Amino acid sequence: MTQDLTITEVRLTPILVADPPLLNTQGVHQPYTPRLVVEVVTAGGVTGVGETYGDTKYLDLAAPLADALPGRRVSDVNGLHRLAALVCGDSPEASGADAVDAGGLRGVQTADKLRLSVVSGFEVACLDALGKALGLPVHALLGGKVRDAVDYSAYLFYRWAAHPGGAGEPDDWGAALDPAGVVAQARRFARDYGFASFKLKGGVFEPDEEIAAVRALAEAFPGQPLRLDPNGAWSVETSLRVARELADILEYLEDPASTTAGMAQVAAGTEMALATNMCVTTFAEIPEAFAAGAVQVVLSDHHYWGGLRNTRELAAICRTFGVGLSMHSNTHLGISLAAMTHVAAVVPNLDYACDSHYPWQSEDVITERLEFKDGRLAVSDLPGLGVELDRGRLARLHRRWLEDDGAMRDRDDAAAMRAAEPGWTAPPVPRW
Ligand SMILES: O=C([O-])C(=O)C[C@H](O)[C@@H](O)C(=O)[O-]
Ligand SMILES: [Mg+2]
Repeated sequence: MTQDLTITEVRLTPILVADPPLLNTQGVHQPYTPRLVVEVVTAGGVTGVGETYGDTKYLDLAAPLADALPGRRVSDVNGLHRLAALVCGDSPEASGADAVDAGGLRGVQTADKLRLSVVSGFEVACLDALGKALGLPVHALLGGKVRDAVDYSAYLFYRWAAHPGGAGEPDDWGAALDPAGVVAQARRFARDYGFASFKLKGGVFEPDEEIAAVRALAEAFPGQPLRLDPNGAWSVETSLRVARELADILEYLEDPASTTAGMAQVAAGTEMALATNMCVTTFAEIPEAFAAGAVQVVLSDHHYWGGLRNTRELAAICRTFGVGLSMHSNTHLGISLAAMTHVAAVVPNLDYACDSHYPWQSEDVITERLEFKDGRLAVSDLPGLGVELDRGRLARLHRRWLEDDGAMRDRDDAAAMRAAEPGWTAPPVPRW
């Protein structure tokens, strides 16, 4: 092996990506959302790419890691985690205990979780470079794929036709603000991408309206898997009522209540499987939640959990405890979708179709967008992730970030909502 795997350069490129006016319980997506593209370059001349959150608090942690990494090898992924713990320090914004992320709806935010999200982008870039250097796909570096294609689910959102004042990039999806609008959106997802399971982002309207939307979906797509996710907006009582009303319809109910204790109370009163990407988003949160029987399905997310290898470890823990595994998504581009697909391909117990926001993203930084066929993505056997960075596209989205006055650089769905409803603040939990 003559390839020199030593990292000689790390490039960080913050970008702003167009995002439609998708509604959630905190507010609405901004016209543009921040992401960070990480590139690691080896002495052997190979470049690996990764992608993660791009808000200021993540950039603040990524910069010292990028400075410290040259001289290490892309194969030293354990060392990457140790290095990050040493050099990243705590983002000032992460130090407030129990702070809740303003846009990501990812539960309690800690310095540890922020650092792991940053490391995930670097880990993926290192694995991409290592795979390219060795001529192996990332899934082979993770032990080899156990499936040739990964199922994804349609991610339905209540939405407006356009951002207030026509901000951002227009699209032709139209508004979806009632059951008919949600079903029309789902039909388009089924027609254009072949998705066979559907998740509705809830917590936007009164629970009865969202129950009606899910019932309309069940009528339109009989027997197909459906999920509802209000991001912890409901009380235990409301959660139990919704679980009763949708008992025979939902595959699982995602984060009906907002804390482990609340989820445990809901779980004790229903047979419905409860899933989470809010109360179990890091290893330290597992023991309490599993002991309390608070969740029956964990939504993995390699950004949250610190990379692809940690996601595999999460899968092993879930398997051990008889807890199901699905996959969460936040706004992301093709680099992350490729990474999600590689890790999903190696986890035997990925029991559900994965979430992905990707169809909502009209822009990308790779040369060829990934294509869902029959609701699935083929697992790439090309070296590394199997995607190529498009430098022109990256430069354009970076220029947008440079020219932004700061309004879009930190995702804040409640602030975005104020463009339509001045005085709006993220509703207290439980909202209903
Ligand atoms: O499953 C989830 O909870 C999410 O995907 C969180 C996201 O932030 C989603 O709610 C969104 O993008 O509005
Ligand atoms: Mg969720």
